[in-house]
Amino acid sequence: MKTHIYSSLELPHSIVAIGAFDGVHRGHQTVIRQAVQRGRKLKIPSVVYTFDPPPRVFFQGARMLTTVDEKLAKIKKLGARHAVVARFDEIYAGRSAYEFIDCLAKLNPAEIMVGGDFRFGKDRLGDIMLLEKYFKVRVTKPVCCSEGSVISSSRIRQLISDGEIHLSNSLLGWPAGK
Ligand SMILES: Cc1cc2nc3c(=O)[nH]c(=O)nc-3n(C[C@H](O)[C@H](O)[C@H](O)COP(=O)(O)O)c2cc1C
Ligand SMILES: Nc1ncnc2c1ncn2[C@@H]1O[C@H](COP(=O)(O)OP(=O)(O)OP(=O)(O)O)[C@@H](O)[C@H]1O
Repeated sequence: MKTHIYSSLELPHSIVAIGAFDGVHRGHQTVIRQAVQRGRKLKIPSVVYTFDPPPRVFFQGARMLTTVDEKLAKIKKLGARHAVVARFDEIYAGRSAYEFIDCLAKLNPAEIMVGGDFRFGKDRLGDIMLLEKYFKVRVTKPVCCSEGSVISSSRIRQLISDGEIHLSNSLLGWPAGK
């Protein structure tokens, strides 16, 4: 099924997964798949809400693992109905947590899927406890690699700069070139 891409979106109901999702690694895939599966079960459109560039790239100059087009192609493969790509710039980053909640409310989310460390809004002041005051939030358990440490885009960036390509690809969890 086609994934529709927007810079902003309003829906009568939705299941939303939120995150930078740089690399769309195995942890991200779990968060997004849960949204897609819940959406299919409840017959509600799934929405992946993401940012371009990833905030960590914008603020810290981190190496970007996937271009926005590569990220969207992966999100499409995971079966999301819609993707919202917010352009992450100085003005956007200055929006408060409450402004972001207003923006999410336009999607009328029945459920929101995030990982446990999700933060949002200016100076990262919004957290899951705040989000839960407004929406039903499902927190995905941390997805770990076989040695037991949590998979993250930062860890994959470090592995790539250390030349550990085999391990970084295994944490990304996509066949090479896909
Ligand atoms: C409206 C908005 C404003 C943000 N402002 C900041 C900020 O001032 N500083 C910062 O480090 N991150 C900021 N972020 C990025 C978040 O910390 C976080 O990276 C983003 O919500 C994606 O979550 P994730 O990193 O768990 O994928 C902002 C995010 C949003 C949605
Ligand atoms: N290993 C993981 N297991 C479960 N959820 C995860 C995992 N990694 C990230 N998430 C969740 O996926 C969403 C996107 O996360 P984000 O893009 O910040 O990933 P990250 O790998 O932690 O990135 P970075 O290392 O750059 O901070 C967030 O809701 C986050 O909490």
